Amino acid sequence: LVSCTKRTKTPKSELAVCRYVLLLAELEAHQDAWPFLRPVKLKSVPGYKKIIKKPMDFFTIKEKLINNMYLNQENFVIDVNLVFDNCQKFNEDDSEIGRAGHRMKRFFDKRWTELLH
Ligand SMILES: Cn1cc(C(=O)NCCN)ccc1=O
Repeated sequence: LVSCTKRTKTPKSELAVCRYVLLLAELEAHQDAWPFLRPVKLKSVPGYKKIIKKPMDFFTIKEKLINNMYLNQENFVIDVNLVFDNCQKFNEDDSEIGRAGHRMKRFFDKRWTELLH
């Protein structure tokens, strides 16, 4: 991730990338992460493809991170929040996956704030 050539990005953004890598690892290790680790299988979840316009999951975010696609920190947070917004849209709050989504969002918001200071 940390490129050591002349083309190295400004130190600030390198620190930001390290923050994302750390946070993403924590999200993936969370016990409630299981619904969000991989893209939802559109063929086996009826209605998902129609209802959720922009699917997102932690593995896809990791891919984008590795391919340096998060040029500014907003895009990273936008994709993480997309995971939770999709979850709230498709699942009842009072469901296994719905509850897992709320717990993951609360965890992310807390850690994001802590890591910023
Ligand atoms: C996030 N999300 C995941 C699923 C799912 O079935 N994930 C596979 C778990 N093994 C279904 C709806 C949904 O919103």
